Amino acid sequence: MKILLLGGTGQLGRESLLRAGPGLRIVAPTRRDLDLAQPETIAAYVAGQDVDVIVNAAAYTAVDKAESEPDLAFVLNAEVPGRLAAAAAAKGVPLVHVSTDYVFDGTKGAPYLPSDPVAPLGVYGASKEAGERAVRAAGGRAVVLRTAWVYGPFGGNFMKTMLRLARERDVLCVVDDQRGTPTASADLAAACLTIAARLVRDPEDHGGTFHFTNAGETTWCGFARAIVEIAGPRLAKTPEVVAIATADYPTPAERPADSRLDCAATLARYQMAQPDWRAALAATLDRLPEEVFRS
Ligand SMILES: NC(=O)C1=CN([C@@H]2O[C@H](COP(=O)(O)OP(=O)(O)OC[C@H]3O[C@@H](n4cnc5c(N)ncnc54)[C@H](OP(=O)(O)O)[C@@H]3O)[C@@H](O)[C@H]2O)C=CC1
Ligand SMILES: Cc1cn([C@H]2C[C@H](O)[C@@H](COP(=O)(O)OP(=O)(O)O[C@H]3O[C@@H](C)C(=O)[C@@H](O)[C@H]3O)O2)c(=O)[nH]c1=O
Ligand SMILES: [Mg+2]
Repeated sequence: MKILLLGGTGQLGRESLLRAGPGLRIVAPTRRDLDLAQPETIAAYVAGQDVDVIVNAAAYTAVDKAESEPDLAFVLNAEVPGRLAAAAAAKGVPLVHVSTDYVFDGTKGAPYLPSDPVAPLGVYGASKEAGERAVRAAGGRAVVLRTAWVYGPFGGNFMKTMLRLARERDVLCVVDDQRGTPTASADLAAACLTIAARLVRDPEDHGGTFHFTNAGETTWCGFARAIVEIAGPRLAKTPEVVAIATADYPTPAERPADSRLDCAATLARYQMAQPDWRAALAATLDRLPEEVFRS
């Protein structure tokens, strides 16, 4: 299988590239090869690639910054996926496009099904939601895979922020009223590649909208506590993690209070592994170099 991967330098992209090998060739243009902020160049670039499937792991992911940079967020998260999906459809190759729990407003009070109504609270979520619609409108075979709270060894993420703050501070104050499920980039990469392989193998698979996170649920505070607890002996010092309310941690972008995703349909159809989020966190912490814990 040969994949065209957009966003190969990001968290998901770098994990995906680790899985390349004899049976899995991955072409991953960088920003210098293909600047997605110039989306009019996408069609010709994609047309020139001999690949079986496209995976879009590129995005504008700075949730707060998006509030003051909506134009760029919408180019990368809405226009780019639309153009990629059109280019994929023109070639007759399927697309795996990654989206987010932030398309929901978090008021359902139960895990969201893929068919539940979307209602993004901020610019990032709105731009990703527009991207989902653009992918569907292109009419090709595409899976829109929503995930949440992605972290891993590569790039910036909440786990790494907590490990840095643990080195710098004695007390970490973290919101305990936003519920969801952390997702290890390794498990997400495996899920994306499983779906890509299935779309390539089975032309009758017409895709659709699916959810994938690790199993279980917590809050950002619960996630922070687990990071500190599992990293435990490796940390130079153990900070106290104090639960706070969202009202006490003002941010430019509003986030959903409960964005748990129901992944049952995805697991039934694509049969990927869904490790528990704590086990996935422990496995991820084991991969980190010593300097992340002490400095
Ligand atoms: N991070 C998270 O918590 C979550 C992420 N998602 C979604 O998962 C997907 C993967 O996210 P993640 O791996 O965390 O993203 P990252 O922010 O780690 O990576 C984003 C990627 O997009 C690329 N990119 C951004 N702008 C451009 C540009 N102008 N031209 C070319 N490439 C560009 C980046 O390249 P460069 O390195 O050059 O900047 C990078 O490779 C995204 O669709 C995201 O919305 C969904 C839920 C949670
Ligand atoms: C750093 C920090 C954050 N927080 C809060 C802020 C926020 O409500 C919550 C999460 O913080 P972050 O800003 O790191 O996470 P955020 O950027 O909102 O993460 C999101 O990223 C995008 C790309 C997604 O698609 C989402 O699934 C989700 O992963 O924790 C604290 O309470 N204390 C802290 O010290
Ligand atoms: Mg962030």
